[in-house]
Amino acid sequence: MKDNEVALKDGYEKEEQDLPAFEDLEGAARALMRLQDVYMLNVKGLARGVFQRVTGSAVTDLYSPRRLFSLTADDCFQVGKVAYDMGDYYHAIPWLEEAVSLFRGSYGEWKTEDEASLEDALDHLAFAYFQAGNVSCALSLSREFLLYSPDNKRMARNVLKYEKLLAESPNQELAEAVIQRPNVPHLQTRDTYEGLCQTLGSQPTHYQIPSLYCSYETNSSPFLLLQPVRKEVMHLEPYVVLYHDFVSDSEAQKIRGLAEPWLQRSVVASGEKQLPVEYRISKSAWLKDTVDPMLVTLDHRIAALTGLDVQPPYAEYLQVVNYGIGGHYEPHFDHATSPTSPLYRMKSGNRVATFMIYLSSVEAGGATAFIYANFSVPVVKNAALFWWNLHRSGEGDGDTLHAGCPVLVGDKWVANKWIHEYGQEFRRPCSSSPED
Ligand SMILES: O=C(O)CCC(=O)C(=O)O
Ligand SMILES: [Fe+2]
Repeated sequence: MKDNEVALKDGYEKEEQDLPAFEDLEGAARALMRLQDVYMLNVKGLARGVFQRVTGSAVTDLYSPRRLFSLTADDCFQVGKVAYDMGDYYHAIPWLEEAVSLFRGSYGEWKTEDEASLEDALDHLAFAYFQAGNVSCALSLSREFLLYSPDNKRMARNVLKYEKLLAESPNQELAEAVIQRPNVPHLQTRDTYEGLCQTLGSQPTHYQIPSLYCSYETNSSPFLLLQPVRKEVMHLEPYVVLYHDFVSDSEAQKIRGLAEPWLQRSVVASGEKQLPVEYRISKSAWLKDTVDPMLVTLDHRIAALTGLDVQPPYAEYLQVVNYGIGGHYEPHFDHATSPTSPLYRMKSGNRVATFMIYLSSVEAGGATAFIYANFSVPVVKNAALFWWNLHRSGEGDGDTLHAGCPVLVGDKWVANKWIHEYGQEFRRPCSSSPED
């Protein structure tokens, strides 16, 4: 190779590490399909940057952007292709339909960044329809393909095959393909979860249930006497409260800044290991108190408000989490449900409580949903959400199943302080009653 070629190759290889790889394309495609499913979005709208929930004939605007950002035909093709390659024709069909429709509209124009063409989109869509049992759609798309590439023998054979199939069983002509959403067994919890993500605020209001009230909380702590925290009781069993303005804008910004250089793909406990999984998509970092004195102040504030000991090893370091568009955390428990969980490595028992601070607002989506308790909390910037994960007996409270809904628009940041059982013996006395 000539010197300049070697230099070009070396330069490219250096740059390549920072360029999106296939994993990034696949992740982005999955994120769009997740948003489509959880928020019941119509693909045509989504591709135009419009976020509309479609149920039957009713259309609801979930978010109205000030500027529209549209996906190109090639973008839609790439999303559809990710689904197609997984054998997921449920998602492949609407995305490839959109790709075909956009490619048809701009036929003859050639964009240098396009990898695919109308022919590619027709080819994939025809096969996806065939796989889904809709032979007549497969046939008409294949015929359209042949108009552009009349010499394609494979497609000519497909056309003959589809014609034969339709002649043998003409009922196919009317067959409406009803394909099930893949990879998700139909679960009541999923319906509830998605419903809670879509219709924030559908829970009873404080006016309807008097035991859900707002107050100024000092918890009899001298720290809070002069500056009580506004507390909003969200739910009683499990007990979930929201503390408004728990941090200031500048504190939230500072915590995000401290964590940013250390962010990595989030993992979850799986047996004795920690693994990245599809059901938790975010980046996170652990911040020790020694990183900045402000974190010590924050611990004091959490201790004053909850009355709990949050010094290590009675609580974990602060976990800062960042969700991008489509980022989420599907229904889970914060406490360990298996005795081999890595959580027990701290030798301070299970996670008795969660103290989660919202370090940002989010433009749409991203609520925290409590599935069995059937309510969701919107992202309230600077507020902190607190709940007990364990009963006083030490048993896990199965009603705390909760989730972080996918972010539809914007960037969501939270910080978790997980407080453990040990060290709290005189602060939250135990009880043998399973209800407490
Ligand atoms: O992001 C949320 O709203 C919930 C996060 C959560 O449950 C967790 O990090 O364990
Ligand atoms: Fe959680």
